[in-house]
Amino acid sequence: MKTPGEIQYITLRNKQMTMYSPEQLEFLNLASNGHNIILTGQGGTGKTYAIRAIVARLMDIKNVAVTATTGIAATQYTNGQTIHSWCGLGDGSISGKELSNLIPKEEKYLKARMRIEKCDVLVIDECSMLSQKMFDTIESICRNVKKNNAFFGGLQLILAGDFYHLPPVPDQLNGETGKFCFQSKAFYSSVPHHVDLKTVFRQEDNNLIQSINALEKGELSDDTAQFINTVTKDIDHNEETVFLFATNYKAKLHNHDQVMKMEGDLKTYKSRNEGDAYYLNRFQAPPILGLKISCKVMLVTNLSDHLVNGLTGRVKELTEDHVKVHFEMVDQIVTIERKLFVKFDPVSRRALAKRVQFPLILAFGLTIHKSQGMSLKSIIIDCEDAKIPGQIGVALGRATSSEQLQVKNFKPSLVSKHPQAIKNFYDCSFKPSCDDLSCCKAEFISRDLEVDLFAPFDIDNIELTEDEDPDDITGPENFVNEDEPSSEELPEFGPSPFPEYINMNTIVLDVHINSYLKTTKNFESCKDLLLHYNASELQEGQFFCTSILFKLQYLEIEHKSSLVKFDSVIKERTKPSKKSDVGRGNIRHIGGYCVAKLKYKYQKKVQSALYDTNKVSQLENARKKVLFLSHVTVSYSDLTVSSTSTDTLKTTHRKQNIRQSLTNISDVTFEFFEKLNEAIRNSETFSNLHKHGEFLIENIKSNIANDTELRNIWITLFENLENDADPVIEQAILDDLFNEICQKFISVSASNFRKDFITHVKVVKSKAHRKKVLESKEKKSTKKVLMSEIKSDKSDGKLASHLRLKAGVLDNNKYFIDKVYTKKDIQLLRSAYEIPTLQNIRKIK
Ligand SMILES: Nc1ncnc2c1ncn2[C@@H]1O[C@H](COP(=O)(O)OP(=O)(O)OP(=O)(O)O)[C@@H](O)[C@H]1O
Repeated sequence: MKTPGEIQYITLRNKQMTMYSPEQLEFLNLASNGHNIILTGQGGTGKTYAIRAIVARLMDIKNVAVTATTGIAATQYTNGQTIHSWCGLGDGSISGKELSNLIPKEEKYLKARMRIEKCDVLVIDECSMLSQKMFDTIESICRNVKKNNAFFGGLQLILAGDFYHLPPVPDQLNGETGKFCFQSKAFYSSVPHHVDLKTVFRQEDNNLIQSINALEKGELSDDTAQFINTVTKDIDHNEETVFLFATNYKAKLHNHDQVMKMEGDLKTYKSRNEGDAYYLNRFQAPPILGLKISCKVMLVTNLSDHLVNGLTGRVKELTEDHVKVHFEMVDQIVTIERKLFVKFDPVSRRALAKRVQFPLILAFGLTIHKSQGMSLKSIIIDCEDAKIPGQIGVALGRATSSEQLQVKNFKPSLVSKHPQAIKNFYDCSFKPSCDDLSCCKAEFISRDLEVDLFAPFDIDNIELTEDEDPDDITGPENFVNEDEPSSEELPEFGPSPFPEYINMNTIVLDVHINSYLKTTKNFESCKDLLLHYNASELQEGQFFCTSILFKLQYLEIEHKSSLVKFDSVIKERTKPSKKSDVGRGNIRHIGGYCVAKLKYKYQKKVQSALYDTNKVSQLENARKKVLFLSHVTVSYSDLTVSSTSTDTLKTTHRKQNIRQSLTNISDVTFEFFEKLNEAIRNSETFSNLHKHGEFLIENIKSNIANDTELRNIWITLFENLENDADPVIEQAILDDLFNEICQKFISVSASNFRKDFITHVKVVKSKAHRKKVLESKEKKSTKKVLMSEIKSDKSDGKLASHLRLKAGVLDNNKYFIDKVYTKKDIQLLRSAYEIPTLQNIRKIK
């Protein structure tokens, strides 16, 4: 196996060489001379080791704060804490911009203020997860507290991490775009020096080291693929073995199965919840926690500087009010009580969701995100769904040797490249160091740098974004009708089902959604809508939830469209004669969207049924459905190689976010959706609408449900799926999924059909109206001037005022056709306006 040129793989421990690698020494020299510096290097190159060394060296002469972006990374240092708590960033209820003004002044931030004031050196480890916004926030807080106009208020900044590791998490609510810290305008002025460590210490096996390096960078050589092959066989797992997964969903399932297998009584703890389900789903603390004595658990919040998020331990005692856990790393038995978790909206400063639960999760299996920074003696890595660039490399980098390492479900297509920005960072030339430290003392000048500082997100919530709701990504647009883009999925066509099943009084919520909802205009329109549905009056100060408001508005549109009578003038909906790639791409995208949406729904069902003894069969059923739906999805990179209609992938690719393949389906599944679309399209006609009226969509749904040919095509998609389901149960599951997927697809299609129809009706109506207006205008203009009036008009300006009439007379025919003037009248007018007759013209010629 070749060794890449830029890395010197020296196994120092074996050869008993010097204590530090040359790059570690370079770093130590620069840092001890007071320079601001960023230390990078692949996992195991000794970044943490070097940081510990510099902290030990500087501590006697300076005040050093050691922080990290995650709790578990912070535990690697004596007195380490998260950067989040070090600078008082709190619970996210206040935006970063405000905090940078509040922390220097307000009493409640006294501790954070004192920490910053006395700090000379700030160390931030795992800086790949430090976002640009977070970096700017901390910079401005330090500058404001220290009342020093140098970047970071003049303190020495030491960053450590590897940008080929996991990136910052985007968080829409906090305006967090997920950009890296080096993308901040203040970065290169604040951190002018860079040292990249090349010597790997954690592992001694060169093949493993090279594979980690390549996979972290998103590269896959033959050697790496060969190495992965050698670690696919089963290892003997023991108590120490940790299972790593790419998604929360898989980690949770594994943990559930493991604890259920353990001996002893299961104790379940239900959480108390309040607020928006979307945010409740995003809490780390689970809705139901199932524990047994001796099971492995992990803390999901910081309880103190030592008891931090990510710390693992074993359960020692379970009572109604507390759980006792032995945390091996700090060798402490801790009594843990329930804790309140809150998700704030930093703009309105209101709590969006609250959960009371023990701050623990099971830890037989972890997500790769949670494992970042760990050294593990025995690991089994499940690569399924590991689509984030570098993710498999990070997982592999946890292994200390290849003996106790097993890699499952690895596919070359999972190895993907990092964004170009990272390469640019590593290619960038940093400043040379100056003895007088002038290189590190840049002054903060431009106010432009202080852009939009939002509240930071809790980086320990990082995994949440992996199990995304397909609605978080771009939803279905421009479906079926290739000419008319549409953006929203409307409720089912037909009469409003709304008043029957929802008590209107319950939907008038005292919720601030956005400022528009508070306007008088909106208030009045809501009132009208309520009156339309005979619901109670809206009280002053109450506001509609956006979704309800929009639903009512859609229903209103439907109501209006249902009043439009079908008319022979309305032509049939146009059908594209030959399907374009864009049109087919749309069908593929919507098909994939429906699959992803359903998969997400059942993943949530699985998670809510875990540890609930009353929901055992529901859990099994939902698990199977997720498995079946996963079978028809394929990653984008796989499809680009294997698909026979690659042009149809473009639409999905364009509409997805960076986490590709969430909504990509196999070619055979796409064929099924094309057939389904064809069947729907044949029935979704304006004449059928005339025939079935509001029951059209219901009619289509029942026709499709009875379409055995289509159902059989769906079932054949799963022929080669290995699963342990009983054939009868399997048939029932596939039937259920067929019905649900078709219903979803029809709903999306119907919304476009409705829009087509409404647009068409509008066009027809406006054309008819326009015609009428034109006709009446013409009649008015021609009949306005009577012959008798012209004759009696003796004024001088007669010709000027009759210009239009003169023009009309010149265009002779029109006046005969409309019979406004007789032949005699025209002759008279011609002579009055001195227009020669045709005969005269010929004579003159
Ligand atoms: N100069 C050194 N001499 C001996 N051992 C070292 C040296 N540097 C690092 N190590 C050892 O190598 C292992 C990995 O080091 P460390 O955890 O600091 O790497 P890292 O770059 O921080 O890894 P990660 O990115 O995965 O967090 C540790 O066991 C550490 O003690």
